[in-house]
Amino acid sequence: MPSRTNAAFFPEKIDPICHAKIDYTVYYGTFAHTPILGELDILAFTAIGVDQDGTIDFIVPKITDNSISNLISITLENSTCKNLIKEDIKIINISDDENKFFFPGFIDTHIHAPQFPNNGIFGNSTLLDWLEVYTFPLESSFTNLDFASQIYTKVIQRTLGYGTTTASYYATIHTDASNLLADLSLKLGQRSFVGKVCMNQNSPDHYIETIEECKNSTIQVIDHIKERNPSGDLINPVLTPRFAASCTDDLLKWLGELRKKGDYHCQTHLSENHREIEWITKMFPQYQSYTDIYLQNNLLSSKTTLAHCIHLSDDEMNILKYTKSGVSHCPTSNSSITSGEARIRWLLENNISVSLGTDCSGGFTPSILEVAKHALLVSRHLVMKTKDDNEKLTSNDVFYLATMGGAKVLNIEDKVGCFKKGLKFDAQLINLNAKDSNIDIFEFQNPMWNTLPINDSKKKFADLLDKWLFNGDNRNIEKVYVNGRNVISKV
Ligand SMILES: O=c1[nH]c(=O)c2nc[nH]c2[nH]1
Ligand SMILES: [Zn+2]
Repeated sequence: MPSRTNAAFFPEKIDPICHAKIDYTVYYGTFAHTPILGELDILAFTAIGVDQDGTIDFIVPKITDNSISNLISITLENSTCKNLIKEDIKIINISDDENKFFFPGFIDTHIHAPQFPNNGIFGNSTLLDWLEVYTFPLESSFTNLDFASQIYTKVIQRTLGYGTTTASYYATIHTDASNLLADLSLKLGQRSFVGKVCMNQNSPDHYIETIEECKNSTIQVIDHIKERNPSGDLINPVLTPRFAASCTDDLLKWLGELRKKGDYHCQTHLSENHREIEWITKMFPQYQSYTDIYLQNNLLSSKTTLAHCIHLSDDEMNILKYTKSGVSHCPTSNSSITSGEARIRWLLENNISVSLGTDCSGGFTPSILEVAKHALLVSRHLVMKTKDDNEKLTSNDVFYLATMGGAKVLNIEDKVGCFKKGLKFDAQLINLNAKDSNIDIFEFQNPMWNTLPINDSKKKFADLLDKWLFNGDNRNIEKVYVNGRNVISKV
């Protein structure tokens, strides 16, 4: 198949869904979110006003009169939009169905977009042979933009369909395909960080770049993303040294200087597999530890995401703590390619921000809901080894990691992660009783909002959220919103 030229893929004018004009919209019904680790907050009988920029303008709970006229009066009383008139207000009322609720969009802080076709294909491999056998051959084919377009479109549509409103993507070493991933994300309306991968050593001949090529291509992708979305309200660049082993010391140093100069986001892998750690520490003997390589090269900051962090020493954990670097926990991947169990409670108790990553295709699922379930299960495997019950993650812990934790790790908690005035409305409308849903809810399990005391209803609803975590999937997602725009609609 001939490879298309850039021009065919990068039309001058992209018309992103997320910049489309929207009405001032009031959503009324039940909202659930976890603004604080381990704490589920249920907002029942609540109206959330979202302005024409997609920003949450007000939140008013406990409204029992849900007539349109009352919701409009409440909106006019509470809105901060000066010239709002009742004719401009759109109401979306989901309260007639007690199995429907809004939840913040999921945040996937670590996903390799080009590896998507390999989801589920990993055999018995572990990290280093997995890279050679499965990963590098596939990633190297992203010189072909038709191929890239097909796969990247699918990745974005699929992850949005699973409720991922923000994704931090690894692309490949290729400039054009990385630019294309950013363009498609903008076009299809997913908030994203797009990283052109840097690798100038320990890589196969067919998939390696020189330091000069890497520098040029890194700058070109950053410039492209900034040009496409100057405000950064949807897509942003992220510096992406693949992992220490794939970058020479001088490349790491250059990337660190660039990061400091431009205050850029950065993402890489850290401490995933014992053989990897041994190899890398031997390769870089001048550093104290694997983590120290990134520290000394200025790659760590509150805008850095480190995937895995499974086998860290206390000293390495302290480096993350003091640099405020965040962790992307990838339990599905860590189980699949047998990397180990990350000590998430230990990281959290040391005030390190932790989030979730699908790490496709080390991980096989594009669903953060499924990864959240795996995070909970892996924490129990850890308990079986350590006998320390404190390591257990609860469902409310993993809901937090899937949303607010992701926002903190990506340093966008002033934009998304929960429902709060001033944040963007990035949300999923969940229907536990959707057609073909895998969740069975019996009559006695309904929250009965209109008949039971509110706290009893909330308890029942919290149980339903657990059922959603363990038995739900994309069939339960009716709509997905990013920046207040409806980007996925299944009904
Ligand atoms: O999970 C991982 N996926 C990768 O693609 C990779 N490359 C280096 N280290 C890695 N770990
Ligand atoms: Zn990874």
